[in-house]
Amino acid sequence: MIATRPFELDDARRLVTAPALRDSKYTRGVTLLATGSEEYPGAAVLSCAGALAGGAGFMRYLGPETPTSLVLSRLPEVVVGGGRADAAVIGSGIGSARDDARATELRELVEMDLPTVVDAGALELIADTTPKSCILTPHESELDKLGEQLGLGTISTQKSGRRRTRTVRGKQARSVAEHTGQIVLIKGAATRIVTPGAETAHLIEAPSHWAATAGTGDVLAGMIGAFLAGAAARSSMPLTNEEMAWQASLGAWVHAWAAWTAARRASGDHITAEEVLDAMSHPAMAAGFMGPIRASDLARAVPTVLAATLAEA
Ligand SMILES: NC(=O)C1=CN([C@@H]2O[C@H](COP(=O)(O)OP(=O)(O)OC[C@H]3O[C@@H](n4cnc5c(N)ncnc54)[C@H](O)[C@@H]3O)[C@@H](O)[C@H]2O)[C@@H](O)CC1
Ligand SMILES: Nc1ncnc2c1ncn2[C@@H]1O[C@H](COP(=O)(O)OP(=O)(O)O)[C@@H](O)[C@H]1O
Repeated sequence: MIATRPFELDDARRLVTAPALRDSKYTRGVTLLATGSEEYPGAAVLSCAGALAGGAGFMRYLGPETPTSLVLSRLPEVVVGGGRADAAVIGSGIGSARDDARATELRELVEMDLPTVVDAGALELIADTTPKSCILTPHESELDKLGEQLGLGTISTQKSGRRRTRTVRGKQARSVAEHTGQIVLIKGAATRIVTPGAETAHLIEAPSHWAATAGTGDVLAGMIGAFLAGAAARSSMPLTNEEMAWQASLGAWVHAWAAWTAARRASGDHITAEEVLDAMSHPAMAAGFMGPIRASDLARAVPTVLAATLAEA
């Protein structure tokens, strides 16, 4: 079993920042998103919505025609085209990055000293590039595929119990992190963030399971990108692996509570930031009527979670 440390409200309070008097859209961080495709244009909107909800100062979107016009029509705050950035998000809504028209840019981003969230179809670039400053965000099936591509083998969890499966996944994420030298965030009801060289992984146990719906991973990738861009823009030095892992963990924690908040709202209740703070302070008691959510509901609930976190920071 790999050692884990739960990520908690106090950790989030230490990391979440509000804009200050001298801030501008640029000092709050520029996030570049190369996500979505003709096949999955919706994922472009969801990843941009995640970045916006996370408080991105400035967002650039790089992609083909259909997702570009969808992003512009849904989120006019996003600026179209590449350019200077403090962090990037690549791969969400891309089937295969190798076959994508952006393949060269995507490879460059993976190998650049720029904090980059590598999701979905971009994970296949890891085995044949020299990745640098990346946070890999696979779900279980993508972690299996990545392990196989890296020659680390696959694992069969078909006959394993839940706890055993978690242990095996943790070990598998650890071996990918050590092999690649990159941070691995393995998604699920329990999300773990494994940093190469660090003994302890961060653990986020979701307070509800309503996030298990299509597109929520795209929202997560965009939000972590915005958090990374903010942290990088605030720092005079390149972010360390440890600092990047904290931002990834913050993203997973905010995401899990945003799903909870959105599911509570689905009951018809108006949930205030104060009530969200109450639930986050006593997670074991977080209950109430809940109902199904869409990924975009989750993104819309993110600012409330951030406001609740900032309340007593
Ligand atoms: N609205 C959109 O445009 C959406 C686009 N999406 C994009 O669709 C592409 C394909 O995503 P998939 O994740 O379905 O593709 P995969 O090709 O990774 O999934 C293939 C198989 O993996 C297994 N699997 C999928 N999710 C899993 C999970 N969370 N845990 C364990 N096993 C799992 C299932 O058996 C599935 O049939 C990605 O680029 C993704 O970003 C999805 O995010 C859904 C929403
Ligand atoms: N049972 C669950 N309970 C809580 N959260 C879950 C559960 N299943 C999935 N999630 C979360 O939902 C998101 C799903 O992401 P992903 O699998 O990439 O889906 P998609 O590709 O459709 O966006 C992740 O953040 C994951 O942690």
